[in-house]
Amino acid sequence: MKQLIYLDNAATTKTRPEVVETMLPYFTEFYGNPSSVYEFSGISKKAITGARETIANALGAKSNEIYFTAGGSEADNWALIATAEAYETKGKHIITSKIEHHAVLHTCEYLEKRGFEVTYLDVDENGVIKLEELKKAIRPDTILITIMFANNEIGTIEPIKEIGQIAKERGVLFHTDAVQAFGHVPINVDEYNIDMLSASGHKINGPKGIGFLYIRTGIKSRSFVHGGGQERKRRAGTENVPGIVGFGKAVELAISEMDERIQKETDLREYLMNRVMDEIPYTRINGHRKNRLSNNVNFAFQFIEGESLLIMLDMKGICGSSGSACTSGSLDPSHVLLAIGLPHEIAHGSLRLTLDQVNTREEMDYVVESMKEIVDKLRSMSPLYEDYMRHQAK
Ligand SMILES: Cc1ncc(COP(=O)(O)O)c(C=O)c1O
Ligand code: FES
Repeated sequence: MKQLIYLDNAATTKTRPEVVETMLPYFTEFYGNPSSVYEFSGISKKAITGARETIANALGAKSNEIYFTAGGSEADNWALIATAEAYETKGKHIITSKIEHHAVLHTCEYLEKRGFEVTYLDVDENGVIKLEELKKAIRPDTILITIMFANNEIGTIEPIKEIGQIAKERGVLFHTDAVQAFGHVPINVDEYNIDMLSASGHKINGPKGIGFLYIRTGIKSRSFVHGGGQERKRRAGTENVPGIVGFGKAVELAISEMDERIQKETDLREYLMNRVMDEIPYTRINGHRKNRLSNNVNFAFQFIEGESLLIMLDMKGICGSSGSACTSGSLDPSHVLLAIGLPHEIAHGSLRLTLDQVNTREEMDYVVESMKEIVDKLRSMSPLYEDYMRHQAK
């Protein structure tokens, strides 16, 4: 295969060899069903307990507050639907933001069809929700605030501590989709007053198809997947033992390396951003300039199409994204970029590059040189650019 510079770590990450190694015996040797009674299956059960503890510790939570799911989407669906059902006698109003992942937005739409009312908060030009608007939106029948920890497209980190404080003062439950943030930034559920939190293994160099929902003790929730008594009767289904073990290992690594990784990624990110902003004209940065995930870069190049840019980058072995994984391939501009106020044509010219600590400066240099060449080429073919230049020359 040609060279590969993988800069789409918000879509998914490489499973680390240490993680795979930890998982392997749970396929080949210790394959017992954790619910069985014999000693052999106890090995699987013990492995799950260990991973649960590692994850709980990473959040400052208790082990019995972590419920494994088949990923971030399931955790989001569960948090919203089960809370809505469990608290509908109190009220039928939910607050979220316009820039959530579709796992939250589409679940909100589903609940609207079932008689719930949802307020979608605006964000500012950096993608940050406005706390005053949040306060105004809370009503006596509001049962849940669900705001993502960090945005998957533009990397902006939301004021989670403040949101948690507001939710607590007003007696409303607070769920956060931390799929992009967990393992990347420090999170403590008590300090931030988080009642429920979703996370996913494959965004932190763990396996795909495994995630969890944290549910604070005392919160009413319903079983989301009905069947056997796994996950303390709240989520039926034989546990994905290798996945859980791998997730636990990925969390252990992410937590122990967090400071170092944030530093490495931030250095690379700033280097890449600065070079691009200095060397490619008519470009802007989407998302908060500083208060963003250490590995997220999102550019808008005027006069060009993000999709064409992606295809040409791919020909040079560079993997990026023009929105979130599932919307690229669609012609609609991203709802996140529209929500931060970008006009359609500029939203279409956006490119997301999400790094990993293993990337290097040399790779960033290659990416910048490739981007310069491609953006030049695409602009030279763009009627919009031609028009603009003609006007400038007048
Ligand atoms: C913010 C956010 N929420 C939820 C998800 C869904 O997670 P999963 O792919 O594990 O279902 C993603 C992944 O794209 C995400 O970025
Ligand atoms: S589900 Fe990911 S963008 Fe639609």
